[in-house]
Amino acid sequence: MTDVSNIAPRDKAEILAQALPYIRRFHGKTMVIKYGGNAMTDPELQADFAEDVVLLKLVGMNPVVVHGGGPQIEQALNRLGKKGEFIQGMRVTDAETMEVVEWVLAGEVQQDIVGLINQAGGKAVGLTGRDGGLIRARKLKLLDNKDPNKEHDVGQVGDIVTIDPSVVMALQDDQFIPVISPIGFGENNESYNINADVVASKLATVLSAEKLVLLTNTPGVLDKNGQLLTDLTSREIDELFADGTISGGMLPKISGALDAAKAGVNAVHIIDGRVPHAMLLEILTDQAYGTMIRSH
Ligand SMILES: Nc1ncnc2c1ncn2[C@@H]1O[C@H](COP(=O)(O)OP(=O)(O)O)[C@@H](O)[C@H]1O
Ligand SMILES: CC(=O)N[C@@H](CCC(=O)OP(=O)(O)O)C(=O)O
Repeated sequence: MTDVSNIAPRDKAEILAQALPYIRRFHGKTMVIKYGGNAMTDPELQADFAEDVVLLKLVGMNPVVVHGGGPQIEQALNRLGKKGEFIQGMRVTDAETMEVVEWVLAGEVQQDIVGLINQAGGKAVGLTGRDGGLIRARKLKLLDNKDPNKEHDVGQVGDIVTIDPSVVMALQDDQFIPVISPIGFGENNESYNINADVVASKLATVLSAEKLVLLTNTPGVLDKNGQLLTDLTSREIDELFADGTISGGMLPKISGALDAAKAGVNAVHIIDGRVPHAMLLEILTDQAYGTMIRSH
């Protein structure tokens, strides 16, 4: 926990009082939070994140966590002498990689987050897309972003067919905090590896969430000169895609964020998860952080 003993009592009181309108406005509302693999490598930040989630729950909001784990999967693959390959931000997933993905995401990362939230005084429950029939998927047909006649075979990467949120709703109504691994299941019960940003975005839409907050390892979306873009419209996003300013993991993040904004999620933000308590600052203060994605 960060030391705040040197902040004047008056300033502390002011900050706390500022949160009141937000607590009132967001009472009972669902907040989908994507906790990115790159933003969760520091133990102190992890503990701060868990505290923030618990605080949101205790003041009456419904936080739903979707976690990533790209760097953690990469480490596990390296230990097996394998190296990850990505096409348009999607990990090429052969059968062996799928096993590693399931084991790292559902077995390690998810359970670490559940443990931290519980330690901070919350009641977290870990789920994969298999639990309660949450995420049905099929093999993703990934079209080349320059030549639409070309298709990439990315193996067991999933395209979401449906999300049945009933298990998430039952848990959140019952004081639990769902922590979801981005793994889907297909018609023959096969597993699919799904980008966590895509799952978070779709889930936010299906749950009619008030906010979707994507925590990552950059200050937000950056322009060609590395300057933060605080606000992005659909047209501006098209331009950034076209001129190659957006690449790698930022591609599915922005596409998903834009889909969620267009589908009616009130506020969609990409923020810097390396800033302590970034999520609380975003939700409970009037300061703007990172990049806000607009629907038009
Ligand atoms: N225009 C851009 N602005 C910011 N980051 C970008 C941009 N284009 C590509 N990126 C890359 O996207 C990364 C974030 O995506 P990703 O690695 O998938 O993070 P996470 O694990 O948080 O989902 C950044 O670290 C950066 O390397
Ligand atoms: C298909 C695909 O790329 N799946 C991702 C799932 C984890 C993820 O999305 O993690 P981050 O949010 O940390 O990037 C992967 O295998 O890395």
